[in-house]
Amino acid sequence: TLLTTSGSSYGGNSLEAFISQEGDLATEKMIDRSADRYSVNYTDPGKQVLVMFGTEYGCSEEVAKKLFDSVASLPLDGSGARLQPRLVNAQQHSAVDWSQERVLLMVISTSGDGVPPTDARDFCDWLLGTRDMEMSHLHYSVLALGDSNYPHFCRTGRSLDKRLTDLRATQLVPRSDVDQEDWSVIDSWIDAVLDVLPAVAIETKLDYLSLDAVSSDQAYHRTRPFMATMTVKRSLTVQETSDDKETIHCEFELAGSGLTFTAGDALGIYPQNNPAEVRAVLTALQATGTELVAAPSWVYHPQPDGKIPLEEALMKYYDLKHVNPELVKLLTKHTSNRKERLEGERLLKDGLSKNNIVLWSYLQSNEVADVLRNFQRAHPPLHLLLSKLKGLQPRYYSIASSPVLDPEKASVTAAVVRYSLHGIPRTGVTTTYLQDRLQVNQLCPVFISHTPDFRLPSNNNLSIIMIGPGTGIAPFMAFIQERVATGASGDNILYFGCRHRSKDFLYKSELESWTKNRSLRLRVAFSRDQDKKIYVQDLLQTDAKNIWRHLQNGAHVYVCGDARHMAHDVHQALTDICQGQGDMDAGQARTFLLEMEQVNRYQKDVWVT
Ligand SMILES: Cc1cc2nc3c(=O)[nH]c(=O)nc-3n(C[C@H](O)[C@H](O)[C@H](O)COP(=O)(O)O)c2cc1C
Repeated sequence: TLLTTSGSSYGGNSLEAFISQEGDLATEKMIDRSADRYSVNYTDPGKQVLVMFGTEYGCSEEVAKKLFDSVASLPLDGSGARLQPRLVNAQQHSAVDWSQERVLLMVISTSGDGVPPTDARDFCDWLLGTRDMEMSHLHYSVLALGDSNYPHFCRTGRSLDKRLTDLRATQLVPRSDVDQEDWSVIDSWIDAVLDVLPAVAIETKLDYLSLDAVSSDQAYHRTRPFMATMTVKRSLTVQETSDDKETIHCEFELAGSGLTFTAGDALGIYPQNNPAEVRAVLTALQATGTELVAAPSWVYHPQPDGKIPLEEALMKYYDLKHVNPELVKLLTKHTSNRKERLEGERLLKDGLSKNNIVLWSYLQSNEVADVLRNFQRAHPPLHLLLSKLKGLQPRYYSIASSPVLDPEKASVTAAVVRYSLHGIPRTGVTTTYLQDRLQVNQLCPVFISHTPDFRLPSNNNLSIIMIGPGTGIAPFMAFIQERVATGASGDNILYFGCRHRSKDFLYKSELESWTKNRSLRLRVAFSRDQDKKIYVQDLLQTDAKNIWRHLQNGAHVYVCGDARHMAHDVHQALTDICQGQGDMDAGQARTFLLEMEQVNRYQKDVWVT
């Protein structure tokens, strides 16, 4: 077996051997990982392998790049012809001539409420929907990324896998479902693929596809963000104690970007880390920050020329919050201190997978600087250490302004995250970047993330019921603005929730002025202003009769915010309303709401925090 990481093959026999195994071929041998090495056009004949990814947040792309590097460095016996992987975003699928492809390695996530990533929708529609298709010449395997906290776990990868089997393609290795970026599962799948790939009969041929031509897109998007000016920043909350919420409203200028959006879309923002947290990492590394390092493969355009100072790399490109288990393994291997080594061995005793509860609870209660401090006598080569850090991903915020009012302005609503860990004050990355570090009139890399499943009804006569406590209100600010601007005659009904009327009633004056001129029916649950806690779902129950009447008249229902508790409780309240008011049993209520979802009358923009 060729190991991409050692964790996947660790059986528990020799902990020492496991820890001392060299990991990731590509990173450890310092192969060039600059981003443009992935858009290859082959001038020599070779055995071609299509690595395709579909991503919303960038993780599938990172995995696909790792897979690409592993396939590219796979030694083949005999013939001498190497494997030539090509990396294609599912967005560019129409450039692919499927009759010419022999091996497809697909890495794809599931997004929204169980739908494909936006850029991969076309591809999924094409593959799942095209009739009279046949893929019996194709060998394939699917790696499905997802999160089991969502009801439709890995749905996209699962349905593509099934479809490819139905199309008579041959499965190289079984699909793996990855829960929350569990790299031990990812690496096991890559190992399994690499194990079988050399034996697959792939004929050697010359390239037919010019990827440069396909990727010459100059528009701004996730990997080529637009540098937007932050024009406005204001607080939406009153803080009297440190327990009180701190929520801000920020506006970004999109003029000159060519970016367009629709109410319901999100703004992707690339943050920078907190300099104090970067300094903590540098101190733990005994580094000055001026050391020159290669930019990682996932940097967005424009990419730096050559090497960059370590401090800049840590500030812009590495996630200093979430610890990769591989980092613990590397530090254990390189420490010169017995106590640290024993502690590392204790953590790694049951391997790197999520089943190793001792390791995962350690990872969840420590950030990168903490782990480096715990292993201060470990000094692995810097490039190796950086290869074990995760990439800093952009964060997505529902746009809180309508393009009908101003197409060149995108507003966002952000709840600022501050907490303490091991007695040290910490900050949420993007929200404190916006609040503490990015000043008005400064530039910030942004792009639009389209969410076609969260849209106003095209018929302006229909009523809309919006349920969005906390920052879940953001897209509804855009919805209401737009409905008012376009003179929609249907009712706009908003269920908002916060703790206190006097402290965190977000957009109070805007909401109250709409209410005054009868553009909005506002219902607010102040959870902590009275002894008994009241939430949006309680107000829905109180208004059952009215809600049912609107549902009967074709109203659209929107839910935005916390997926785990709020969206679940709201769904239960709606189910109860159907049963209580519509005289349905539980099964009928379920079917009724499912049918509403299917015809896009019940839409959710929810996330797990
Ligand atoms: C808003 C949101 C919605 C999501 N919906 C689902 C879902 O319905 N099913 C699922 O399995 N995972 C879901 N996920 C988890 C992602 O699939 C997971 O984080 C994955 O690693 C992202 O990969 P990507 O960065 O390549 O898009 C969701 C994540 C977010 C942020």
